[in-house]
Amino acid sequence: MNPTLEMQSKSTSTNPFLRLNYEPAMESLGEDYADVVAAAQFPLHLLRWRNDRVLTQIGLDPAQVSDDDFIEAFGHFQAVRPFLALRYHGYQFGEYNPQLGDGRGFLYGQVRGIDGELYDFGTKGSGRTPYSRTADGRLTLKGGVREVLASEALYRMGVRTSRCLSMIETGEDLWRGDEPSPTRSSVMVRFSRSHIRFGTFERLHWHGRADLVRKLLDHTIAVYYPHLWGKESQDALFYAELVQRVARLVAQWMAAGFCHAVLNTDNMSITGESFDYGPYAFIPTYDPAFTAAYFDYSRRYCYSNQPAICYWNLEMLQTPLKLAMSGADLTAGLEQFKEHYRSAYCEIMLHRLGLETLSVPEAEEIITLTLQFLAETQMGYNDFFIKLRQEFHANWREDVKNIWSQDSLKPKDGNTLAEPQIKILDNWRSLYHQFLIRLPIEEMEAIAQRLIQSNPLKILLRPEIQAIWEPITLEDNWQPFYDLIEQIQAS
Ligand SMILES: Nc1ncnc2c1ncn2[C@@H]1O[C@H](COP(=O)(O)OP(=O)(O)OP(=O)(O)O)[C@@H](O)[C@H]1O
Ligand SMILES: [Mg+2]
Repeated sequence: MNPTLEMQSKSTSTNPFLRLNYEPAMESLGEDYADVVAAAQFPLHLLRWRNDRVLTQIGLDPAQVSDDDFIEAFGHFQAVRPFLALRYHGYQFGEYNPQLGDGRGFLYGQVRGIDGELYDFGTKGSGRTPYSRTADGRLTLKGGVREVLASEALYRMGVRTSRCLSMIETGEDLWRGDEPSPTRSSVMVRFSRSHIRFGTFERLHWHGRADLVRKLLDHTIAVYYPHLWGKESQDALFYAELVQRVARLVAQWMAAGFCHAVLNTDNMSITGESFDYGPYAFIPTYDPAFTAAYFDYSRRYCYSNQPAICYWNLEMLQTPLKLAMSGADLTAGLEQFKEHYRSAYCEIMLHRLGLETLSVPEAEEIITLTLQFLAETQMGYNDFFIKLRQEFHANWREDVKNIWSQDSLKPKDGNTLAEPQIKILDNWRSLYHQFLIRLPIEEMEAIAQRLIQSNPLKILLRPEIQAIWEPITLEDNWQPFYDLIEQIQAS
């Protein structure tokens, strides 16, 4: 790949971002997967968010990185490597779309984390590319704010997710159908375990390039599944592990009460990581039909459809992979999805209930009762787990009557519980008590700790986002935004 951009010489810069050891992993694949692009020039650069926690993950000391360093690298886009707009297609709402690709972003560079994994710095809102079609290549400020918040909230909840490294306001007026316009602009840098999407493979199948599928598959396994590299059945093992990772990811969303909203195959990472937070929402109450995107008329991506959609996406991925590997291995890999999902979901939900080491049927019994109660009462989905965290006491083990104080659990309307709801709760209580008495008293502290770990006190519901967005739009006051992130991370 012949970079035409002028690069900053690493040795002359004092900017830590320009001195990182960028690995040309994607570049090394050659010219068939990406286009070299230039970044837009913006009229303004205001650093609105820097993620110091991500800095430490790549071995940088936040104290040694100035705001100007962020702006130089991720606002003015001082280059170290060529910027690559990655090519991809994808199934969007079930329809194949061959007109996709990074239309408002590019791969800035790839760096090794201190954990030994390779991470992407991928931009969003950095200008037009050959894949922008008629759109402006930009990201709204609200879009940037929402993605920062989603990724921090999911990260705190233990979801395998990308994070935002930086978000810079860029001073342009944007026009959008779903925001009062003109609306403010931003550019974001995402820190993720690869931007290779299911749709990256789908595009190669569309062009009939079995050779390029093979090459990308080798790359994916060597870089992102290195423990499988060189094994005789590495392709089969790779797909089986991807299925397992995706099943676990969707179980994490479901347990967290997260509705991604746009599970197109171009938004599915080949590393089984969650990313691209557009019209997402956390469910306010337990409602299987909850749909986050207003334009999702058929409710294709509603909360409870997410496991089936992830399965379908994995199935669609078989088409390009079949150009390089055995169809029987793909079928066998996907067959494990349901079982992986079931056990991951049980494990994570049990943790949210403070428990561990129950058999899957036992776990399902208490989880079913929990969901029944939440469906019947429509109390806040995450509020239930927060209340459990706050109320759990070692004396619950002594007597079933100690479990839940009198009116700690209220239905959505604030009234006291109705007869059928009390009945479900009583069943829940006695089952929970049965589990507790099986455990030694010392285990009660471990339960309390699990409840703290799995049930953060701050949940990112839509009113929370609205509440920080108003001060930003009305008086350019960013303090509530920073406070909210602080609360998310600390709770
Ligand atoms: N404002 C825009 N300008 C140019 N292209 C856009 C714009 N918004 C979306 N696109 C393109 O439309 C397609 C679908 O967009 P989608 O919102 O899923 O991705 P994205 O949010 O831009 O990027 P990512 O998936 O990395 O988060 C992508 O090809 C994307 O690049
Ligand atoms: Mg996307």
